[in-house]
Amino acid sequence: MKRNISKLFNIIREERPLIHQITNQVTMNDCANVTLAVGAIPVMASSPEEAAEMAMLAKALVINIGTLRSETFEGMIAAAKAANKSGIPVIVDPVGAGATCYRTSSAMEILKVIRPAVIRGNASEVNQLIGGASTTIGVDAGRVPISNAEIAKKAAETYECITVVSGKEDAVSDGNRTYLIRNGHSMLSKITGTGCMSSALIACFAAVEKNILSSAAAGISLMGIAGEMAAASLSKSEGLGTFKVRLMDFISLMNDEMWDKGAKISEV
Ligand SMILES: Nc1ncnc2c1ncn2[C@@H]1O[C@H](COP(=O)(O)OP(=O)(O)OP(=O)(O)O)[C@@H](O)[C@H]1O
Ligand SMILES: Cc1ncsc1CCO
Ligand SMILES: [Mg+2]
Repeated sequence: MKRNISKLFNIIREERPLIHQITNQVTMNDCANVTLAVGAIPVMASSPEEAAEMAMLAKALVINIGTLRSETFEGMIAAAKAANKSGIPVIVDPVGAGATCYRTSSAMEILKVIRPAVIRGNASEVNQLIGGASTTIGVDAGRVPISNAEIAKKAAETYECITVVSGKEDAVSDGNRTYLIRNGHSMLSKITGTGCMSSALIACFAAVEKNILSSAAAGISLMGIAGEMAAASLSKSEGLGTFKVRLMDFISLMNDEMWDKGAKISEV
């Protein structure tokens, strides 16, 4: 797994894949910048008039329901159907699933009518998708009685796709194999959108690597390792603002060697 991933940093920067993202208004700019930082090219296009056409130009598609509206939902379905037809991987981020009926039912509807390559969410969002209780607090993870690894495995089986459950420890599963990634820093949960950005990073790797289990592990571990490095770089007078800038710095500076040294991945 590790050898498979470290080579991908150069490949993204050589191939510069286009990543189509239909995402939320809170973190859209950060998702675009993180895509550029890892070496890919972002485009945000949510209108039903152009979403399918744009998806077919891209090498991966992100669908993120963070600030969903009905028109955007239409664009998402059109884009994802086009992507499915053309073999373009679709990464679904079910932001806030479990908080409101609209979010839960929209996420379920998306997963019913399209085939995702990856689902990436926090524990209570993904737990909701496999029939667990509604414990999501707005867009933040609420308490869940089972481990991230169990949630990821069950969701991967249910939806027949790779699933990433993020949190203190991230779990990545294809239903058969489940990996735990013990990277990250608590500051990552104190700035908004590190989950959304992780989903964008996963799309960048999925655009160049057909082994989606590796792509998903690559994207989520990159966020964790960059978060650790950003936190370690802070002086006493620097806080969350500087952390966010440094996070972007370390994502853009990350290479195969740094990743190899930092990644803490083990099979469950
Ligand atoms: N307590 C923690 N310790 C270490 N890393 C963490 C912790 N909580 C979250 N992370 C990391 O933060 C990143 C985002 O995960 P999180 O589960 O918070 O996503 P999310 O809830 O979808 O975020 P958002 O909705 O704000 O985008 C991941 O890289 C994860 O590993
Ligand atoms: C805070 C927030 N609200 C809707 S989307 C979003 C960004 C993190 O998911
Ligand atoms: Mg989220």
